[in-house]
Amino acid sequence: MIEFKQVSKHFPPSVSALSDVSFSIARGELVFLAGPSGAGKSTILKMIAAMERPSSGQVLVNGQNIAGLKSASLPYFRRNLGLILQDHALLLDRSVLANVMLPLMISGATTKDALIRANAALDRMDLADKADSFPLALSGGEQQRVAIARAIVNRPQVILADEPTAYLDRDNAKKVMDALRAFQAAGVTCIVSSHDEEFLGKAERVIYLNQGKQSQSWQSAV
Ligand SMILES: Nc1ncnc2c1ncn2[C@@H]1O[C@H](COP(=O)(O)OP(=O)(O)OP(=O)(O)O)[C@@H](O)[C@H]1O
Repeated sequence: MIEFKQVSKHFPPSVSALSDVSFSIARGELVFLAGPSGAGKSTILKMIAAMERPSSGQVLVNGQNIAGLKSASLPYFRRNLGLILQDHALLLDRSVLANVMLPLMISGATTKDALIRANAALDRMDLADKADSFPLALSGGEQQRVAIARAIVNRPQVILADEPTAYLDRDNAKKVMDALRAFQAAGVTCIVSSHDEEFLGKAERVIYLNQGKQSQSWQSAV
C-alpha cells in the first residue's frame, strides 16, 4: 500500500512541485499519473522511491513513513522497488545480460543464480537473442525493454515507471505496456507516468496533476 497524505514539495527558491496531494494505491493496482510537463509526476515517483522527501505531509509505503528512513536502510527499502526512470542509464560498456544481472549481483546473488534470473527476465521481455549485445547496438525500444528487464529481475513488489513509452513506436510501446499489465496481473503494484492518450484511455485508474495539484482522479467502475 502506498499512501500520500497532504503531500507538498517545494524546491528552493520558489518552485511548488506538489501541493497538498493525497491518494492511496493498493497492492496490485496499475495506476497512471498524467498531466502536462512539470505537473509533478516524476516528483511523485521519486518520493515513493525515497529519492525526494516531502516538504510537508507524509508518504507511507507499506505503512512506513519514508521520511523516517535512514540513508543506511535505503538500499534495503529499494530492493522491493523496480525503477524505470526516464534516462535508462544502461552501462554502455557492459553487455545487455551484464546490465540485467547487476541488481542481483549488488544484492548478493550468486553468479549462477543471477545468470538464470537475468536470462529469464530478458526472455520475458522478448530479448533473449540480445543478451550478448551492447546497449548502443539496440534500438530505443529494445533499450527500454532492457531497462524493464533490469527493473523486474529482483522480483519487486512495486514498479515505478516514468514515461516508459516515451519516444517508442506503437509496437514497442504496446510491448512495454503489455509487460506492465502482466506484472500487475501477477500482483505487482505498478505506478506509471504517461502522456500516452491511448493507454490513459484504457486505464483502470488515472491520477491527473496540473502544476503540482491533483486536478482530477479517475477510476473505472470495474
Ligand atoms: N531537483 C529539482 N530542483 C528544482 N526544481 C525541480 C526539481 N525537480 C523537479 N523540479 C520542478 O518541479 C516541477 C515538477 O517537476 P516533475 O519533474 O515532477 O514534473 P513532470 O510532471 O514529471 O514533468 P515531465 O512530464 O516533463 O517529466 C517542475 O516545475 C520542475 O521544474
